Amino acid sequence: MKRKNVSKKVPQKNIRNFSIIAHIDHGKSTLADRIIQECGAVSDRQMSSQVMDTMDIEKERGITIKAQSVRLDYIKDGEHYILNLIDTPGHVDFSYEVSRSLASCEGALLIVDAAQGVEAQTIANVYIAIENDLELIPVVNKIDLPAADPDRVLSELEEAIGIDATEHALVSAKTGQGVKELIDMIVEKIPAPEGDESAPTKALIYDSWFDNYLGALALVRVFEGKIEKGQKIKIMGTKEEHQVLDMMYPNPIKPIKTNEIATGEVGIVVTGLKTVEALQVGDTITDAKESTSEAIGGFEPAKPFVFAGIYPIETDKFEDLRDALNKLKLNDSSLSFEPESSAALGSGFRTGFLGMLHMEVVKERLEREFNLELIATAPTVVYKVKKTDGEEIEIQNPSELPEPQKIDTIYEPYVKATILTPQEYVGNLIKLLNDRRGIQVKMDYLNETRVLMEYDIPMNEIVMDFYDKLKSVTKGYASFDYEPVGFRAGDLVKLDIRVAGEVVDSLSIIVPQDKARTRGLAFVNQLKELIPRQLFEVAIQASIGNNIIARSNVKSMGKNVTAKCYGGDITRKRKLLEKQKAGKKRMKAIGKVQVPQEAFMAVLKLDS
Ligand SMILES: Nc1nc2c(ncn2[C@@H]2O[C@H](COP(=O)(O)OP(=O)(O)OP(=O)(O)O)[C@@H](O)[C@H]2O)c(=O)[nH]1
Repeated sequence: MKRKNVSKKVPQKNIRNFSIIAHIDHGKSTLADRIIQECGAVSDRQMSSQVMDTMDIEKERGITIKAQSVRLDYIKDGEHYILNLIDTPGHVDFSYEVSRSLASCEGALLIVDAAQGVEAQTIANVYIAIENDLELIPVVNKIDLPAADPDRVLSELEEAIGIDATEHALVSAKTGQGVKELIDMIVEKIPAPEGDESAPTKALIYDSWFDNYLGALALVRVFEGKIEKGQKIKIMGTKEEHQVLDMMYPNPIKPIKTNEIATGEVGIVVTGLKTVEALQVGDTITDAKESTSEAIGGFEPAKPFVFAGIYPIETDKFEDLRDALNKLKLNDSSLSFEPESSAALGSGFRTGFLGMLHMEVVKERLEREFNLELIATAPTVVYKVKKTDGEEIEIQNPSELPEPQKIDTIYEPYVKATILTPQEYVGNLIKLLNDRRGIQVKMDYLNETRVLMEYDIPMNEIVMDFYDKLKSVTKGYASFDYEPVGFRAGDLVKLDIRVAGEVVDSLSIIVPQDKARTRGLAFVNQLKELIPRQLFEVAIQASIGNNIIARSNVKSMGKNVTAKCYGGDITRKRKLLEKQKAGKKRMKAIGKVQVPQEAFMAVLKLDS
């Protein structure tokens, strides 16, 4: 019944653009599904669980990587409304995309789990929503749970964030309780878009992706004027001009074609371009002839924060790796890569990522979708170096660091970390944060049992297994989020690792001067465990310049591994050889020494 209204135009005053913001697992996808269902955009049969998450990897990991949106029809008191539910990525790596999605809305549902209460990501997202002047509707979800305590959650919202939670919704996305009332509240409370319909086109690209049939697509929110089929548009950041081949409204089942996207609306623009690079998130679309005077603020081209070397295990797969990276780049303008060669690992690519999760996802896709076997070096942040001759350079690979005597100052990126924890773990957390060079900015009790901590901390300390450590010292109860806050000077040195006397360039790391010795020792001890015994003794050393600061040995194996089978059982012998072969798969020969993939990541597991 309700479906027949789909894609019908409504006046601007009947449009509502909103997002859902929540800490991970507080029920964002489940609630989105419920709202979609309540609006009748999908039948129960079509309602596969979580229609909003599309990519396989997302489903497996249960996270939303690419923002999706849906346009829904809703009738209230005989009036036809269009609700555009704008999905936001749920991970800090994608915080810029979150900010652009929120910039496309007038309001947001702030979901908090009724049993768990406010968490770190809730707070971080609310700050972005407030910066974008959004009308927030506090929504306490999972009220069906026996442990639900909505009053406590509402008072935490007022305490932690200082928002007025008097008007709020209590829902269960699982049972559907309260969802209809919530949709009515969206219509009543969230303002309609305001924008001059007769002004020149002004639209924000808040997501873009590549479709094999249609080419590059941009998901846009029109702020002024309209976009029409056939229109010649200009992308203000790149100044490129393109033609609009087609347009669609996003729909959970199948996009719906339209000839125009009007002021206040959200839609998909088809350009036929071969890559998404020209349609960067945050850029503004206007008319090629009659341009708007000012672009929508806040555009920042995607900027990688974390770099790692990615190398094929088989050296002849270098070109395959390049092709695969190029293919991923079609859909991911935040991915950057440049060829690099390492004495130890051969030819590969220095690859830039938005964060650790982005890196894992890219590596997994390269291996899974392109059948490549890869070695990745430990991730590193970007350093800025002021040299003694006054030149300033950026370092994306520790091995590029100039000699110590040529360095005036090294600057490293810091983040503001927000942590929410039950108070019994505060002691453990303070120790962990101090070990990681954190500087306390704030520590507030939200109530008798929970504490909000804010620290400035070098980003380098976070890419090193920080999240796992945080979870382990708080038995999984603390939540954590972060945002970059710029560069600060650090007392840092480059630590080199020598295997059998040779510096292995791809194992070099940058560490704080006063921790170089303990980290060096921990690193060589780890490597000693990871590098299998060879036919000869192998020395593993850590050094700063020519100064050896730690050393360990991998003892020689002396004899062939099959020798212990006493030549008796042939199948057993073969099995052992096969096992050995499989074990070798992920090895890289450094000189005469076989080094496994784990060694290149070992640095991530160093204590202190
Ligand atoms: N009991 C109960 N469980 C719920 C409710 N809403 C969601 N859940 C469950 O909570 C878990 C997390 O829900 P999701 O919708 O995946 O959470 P999310 O916030 O989208 O998570 P991410 O997409 O991973 O950020 C799932 O197991 C849901 O089934 C609810 O109202 N009641």
